Amino acid sequence: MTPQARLSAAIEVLDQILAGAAAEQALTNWGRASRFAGSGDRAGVRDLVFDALRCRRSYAALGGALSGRGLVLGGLRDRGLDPAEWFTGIGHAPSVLGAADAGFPAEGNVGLDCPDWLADPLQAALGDDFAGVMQAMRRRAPIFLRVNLAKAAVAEARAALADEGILCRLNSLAKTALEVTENARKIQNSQAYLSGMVELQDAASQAVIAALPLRDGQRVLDYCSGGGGKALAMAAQARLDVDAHDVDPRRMRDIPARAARAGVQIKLVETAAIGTGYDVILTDVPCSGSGSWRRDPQGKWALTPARLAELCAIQADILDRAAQIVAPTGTLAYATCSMLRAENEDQIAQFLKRNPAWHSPHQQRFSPLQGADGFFVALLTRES
Ligand SMILES: C[S@@+](CC[C@H](N)C(=O)[O-])C[C@H]1O[C@@H](n2cnc3c(N)ncnc32)[C@H](O)[C@@H]1O
Repeated sequence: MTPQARLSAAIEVLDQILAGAAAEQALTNWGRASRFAGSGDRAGVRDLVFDALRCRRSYAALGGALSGRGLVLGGLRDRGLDPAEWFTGIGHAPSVLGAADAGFPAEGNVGLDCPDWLADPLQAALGDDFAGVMQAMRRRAPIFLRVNLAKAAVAEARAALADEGILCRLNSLAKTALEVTENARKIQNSQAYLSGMVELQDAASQAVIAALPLRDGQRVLDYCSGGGGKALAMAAQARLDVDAHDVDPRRMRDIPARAARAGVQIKLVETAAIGTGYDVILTDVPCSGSGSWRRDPQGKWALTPARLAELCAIQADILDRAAQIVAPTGTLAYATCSMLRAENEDQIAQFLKRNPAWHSPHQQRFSPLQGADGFFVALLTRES
């Protein structure tokens, strides 16, 4: 495909997304219908689509319309390229520009790709970092690996990856974290990955696990385990008895294969079978995902005040339930990939108000300006 034809494909996919399709599904549909597209074309179209979703508001302004065409046009203008050289109408290129394609400057919240209703709460949470963080969220997220210490030391894993052409650098957020600097697309077929030496995991997620007081012999529960990324990281941290639970058990279906690959054991437990007396419970709760908008840019535009309020209520309910099943001397850990105070500090303050016997000895924010996703972790223990 020519670069111009990739732009046309991105326009088509973006139009489907704007009509309500999920980004991954729209890309899959396009891929199935476009057998002529090679892997480089697919990756190129995907990048164009995700770049446009991250910068939806500013690109729509610069391109003159919230449409596939407007977004792709705005993206070219944002990069300082002359769209007339791309929108030529020749071959599979988008049709030539007309009066309707004139754009507007992208300023203020528009230029930061921030929904207006979220600007105040984000400003309150991020202070002087607000503009810098919002600019960072307009760009692609780096790719991080977690070295599985149950299988290899960090230097050994890094060398094995380099032998397969995948170059990485250390990351200060977690001692197990490697940031991939070259050939990220080779990871999932690499021996280092297939043998369980490394897993894909954001560095801030790894830092959250490093903040937990995990010690050999403990019983731990990953209460909102999803696909088990954090349960796997916990299991590699010490000799633990790890249980994984999720309100939707289908989300846990990959855990047995991932655990086998990693050489660790994780027991899946249904809600009715959850025990009590856990030494550590991690509640990696459902949240706005505002710290990971780079990876899931549709989430930024889909979030509403009503959905945020609903998420906060679910988070409070999960905390209250998990608090019932922690051992008296155990630790309840609360984590979100959110940057909003309502889901972080305020949620913990409200828990402590409802449960005066508890206190929070440690709370930590991870900023996207540190390179990885925005994250928050709080530890909760009973007053002794
Ligand atoms: C942020 S995701 C977890 C990600 C996962 N810990 C990881 O590291 O890959 C939140 C998970 O919480 C689950 N969840 C939602 N409501 C829940 C509830 N009331 N109890 C337990 N899990 C819940 C969701 O199904 C979702 O899988």
